[in-house]
Amino acid sequence: MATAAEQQTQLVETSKRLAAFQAVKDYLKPEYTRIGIGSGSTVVYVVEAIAALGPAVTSTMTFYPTGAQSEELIEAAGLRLQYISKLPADQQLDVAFDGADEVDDDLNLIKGGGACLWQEKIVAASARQFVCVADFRKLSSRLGTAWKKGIPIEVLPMAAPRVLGELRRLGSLDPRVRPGLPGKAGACVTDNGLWIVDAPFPPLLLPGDAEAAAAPDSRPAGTWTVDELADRLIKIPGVAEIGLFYGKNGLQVASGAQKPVAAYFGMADGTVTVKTA
Ligand SMILES: O=C[C@H](O)[C@H](O)[C@H](O)COP(=O)(O)O
Repeated sequence: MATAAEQQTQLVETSKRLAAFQAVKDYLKPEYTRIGIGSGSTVVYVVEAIAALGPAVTSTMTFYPTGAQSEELIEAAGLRLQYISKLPADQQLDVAFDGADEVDDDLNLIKGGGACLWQEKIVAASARQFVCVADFRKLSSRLGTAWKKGIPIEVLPMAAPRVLGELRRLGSLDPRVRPGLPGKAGACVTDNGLWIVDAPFPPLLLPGDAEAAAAPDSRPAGTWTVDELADRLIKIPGVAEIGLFYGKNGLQVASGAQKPVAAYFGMADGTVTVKTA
């Protein structure tokens, strides 16, 4: 007899798989040749769904990873691997699939809960269409509502103390350098050899929110719209990239938009909810 915790885990995994298979069905066209594959536990099901299409569909496709985990996933599934560094500057991926830690009403994302965000952002911004795949726990109206661990920020280790100070000044509540795996001394090290700082903020406003009409300085400390905060964080010296995927529209164009054109959520009742830009 499964415990309640085991049943919840099973429900979440089933939901991720449902979302992944639906997203692949809707967005992976047989004529596509370049596909981005993101990181995390949900993307495992994306690769499963793609591999299930068989070589008749996938043999003409090349898959671009966002880090060591997705590189292994692509290879283990027998799919053709190529690096984003080999993508000519004047070309784009046809589509990129990736997970998220939280998705708001405007399809802004928090990513990096598994310490992957920089390469993910590059791959997402290299795609004509970026599709987010998640489970019901990630569906939220405002970022920072369900995901309380903070915004993941990839930093140069020598700059970490200064970055933490800047984050406190911006109103982050107890930002911290993420520790490594239990039993491993030291900080969590990313695929890029950098550290992750997790910076909790109050839920991030969207432009239409009443509080957003007031000037940032006149709001309670740490109360920002997604765009305002992202623009501040990325300018802190020592910050390499931030786990906010945001922007003013959902269209993936050569300008490097980061928001998905669609987000798929596997729901607890066995359905899939789709939010589009
Ligand atoms: O750092 C990890 C990535 O941003 C993941 O895509 C994100 O954390 C979601 O991961 P999961 O699908 O495991 O919840």
